[in-house]
Amino acid sequence: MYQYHCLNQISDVGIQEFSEEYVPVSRVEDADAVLVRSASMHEMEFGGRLKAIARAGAGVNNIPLERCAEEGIVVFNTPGANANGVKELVIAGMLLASRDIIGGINWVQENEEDGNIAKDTEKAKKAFAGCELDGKKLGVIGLGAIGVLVANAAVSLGMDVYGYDPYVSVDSAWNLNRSIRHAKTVDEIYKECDYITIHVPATESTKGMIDGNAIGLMKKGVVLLNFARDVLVVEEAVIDALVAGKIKHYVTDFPTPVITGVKGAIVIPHLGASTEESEDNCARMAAKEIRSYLEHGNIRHSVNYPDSDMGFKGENTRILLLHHNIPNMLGQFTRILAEDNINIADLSNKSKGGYAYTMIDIDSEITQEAIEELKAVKDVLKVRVIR
Ligand SMILES: NC(=O)C1=CN([C@@H]2O[C@H](COP(=O)(O)OP(=O)(O)OC[C@H]3O[C@@H](n4cnc5c(N)ncnc54)[C@H](O)[C@@H]3O)[C@@H](O)[C@H]2O)C=CC1
Ligand SMILES: O=C(O)CCC(=O)C(=O)O
Repeated sequence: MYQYHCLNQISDVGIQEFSEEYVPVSRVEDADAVLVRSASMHEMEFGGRLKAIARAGAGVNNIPLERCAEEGIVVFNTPGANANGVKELVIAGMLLASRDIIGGINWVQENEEDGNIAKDTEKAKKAFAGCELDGKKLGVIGLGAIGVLVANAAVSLGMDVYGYDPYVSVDSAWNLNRSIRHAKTVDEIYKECDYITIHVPATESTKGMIDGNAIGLMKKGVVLLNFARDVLVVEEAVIDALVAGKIKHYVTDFPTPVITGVKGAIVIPHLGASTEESEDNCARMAAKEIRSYLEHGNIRHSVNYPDSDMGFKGENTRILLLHHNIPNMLGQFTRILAEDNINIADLSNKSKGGYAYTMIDIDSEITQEAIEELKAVKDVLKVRVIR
């Protein structure tokens, strides 16, 4: 039996991926796996049972990745599974910033009792006129799953699109529309574009990247869109720029006490991935990742351990070791197994940064003493045996 805990509401489509061997539990401490969306896990204690956390979404800044790695907990996310949902809302955000759709709808609601509303509309509407996206320059910072979709959709809308991503993956590069201009520096985006949208993860190096200096380089009347994370933008600098008319609108998916209610800020309550399709895709992918790891030891889409796949666990016993990425770990494992007269049928050893993952298939049983010896090896963080 495997036990899982959901820290947020997770789509039933994902939960249905679990077989009858999986039971929900109400406490994280009792879980083998946790499914989470945006709930913050930084202050949580995990206990010794937890083996995997699956973030049903992309951003993992709500999870203490390093602490999890040190505790031998593999953290997964679901890359790309909600990208289309976010892309569509970014396009909506650009439209809301270009034409005063919100002001216009509010006017209609305020005048709902007006028996002459059809006639009065024709007089009032000039207050809500705007501009079109066609022909405007859009800068996309971060060309991952979401950035690529936004950039390509904007091309279809007739926009002149610039993309900036110094770490762009080969897949993303292949998927980009050929007409998208390659910005070699982020400053080029700031200086050239009428609309700027950011799609980078929140990390120590990206936090506060849109600050007063960056805004200083932007065109007067620029529209800034943030569907990535609030901390990427220095909100006080944005407010100054909104007041000065330097930024026309700041469209953000992240309400904070600082930005909410500010004139010119269009604040959406984190709805980017809140579509049936995105929620189902993320939940399904997260549940599959957990099953594959718990039942077979395979890791796919982890953000703190290397991906590693030895296929379905067959008749053999599978030993899984999560450890620091340092020399002579394999030597110690194979010595312990050899001393127990165990034959290795298959082996994989993968690393990612400071952490490594070794999977060993053996064609006999392993004694509890040998397991304890493997656990006692310095720099081993967790040992699992799947029989
Ligand atoms: N509003 C919402 O509901 C959602 C928000 N997000 C946020 O959007 C972010 C991006 O999501 P995805 O596109 O799915 O992630 P992704 O991992 O596919 O793409 C991120 C891209 O940013 C690039 N990048 C990293 N640092 C950069 C820098 N300094 N300058 C330029 N590019 C840089 C990477 O090379 C990568 O191509 C997530 O980390 C998350 O914070 C994601 C999904 C839903
Ligand atoms: O689960 C959600 O609604 C949040 C999505 C998100 O921000 C992400 O995937 O990074």
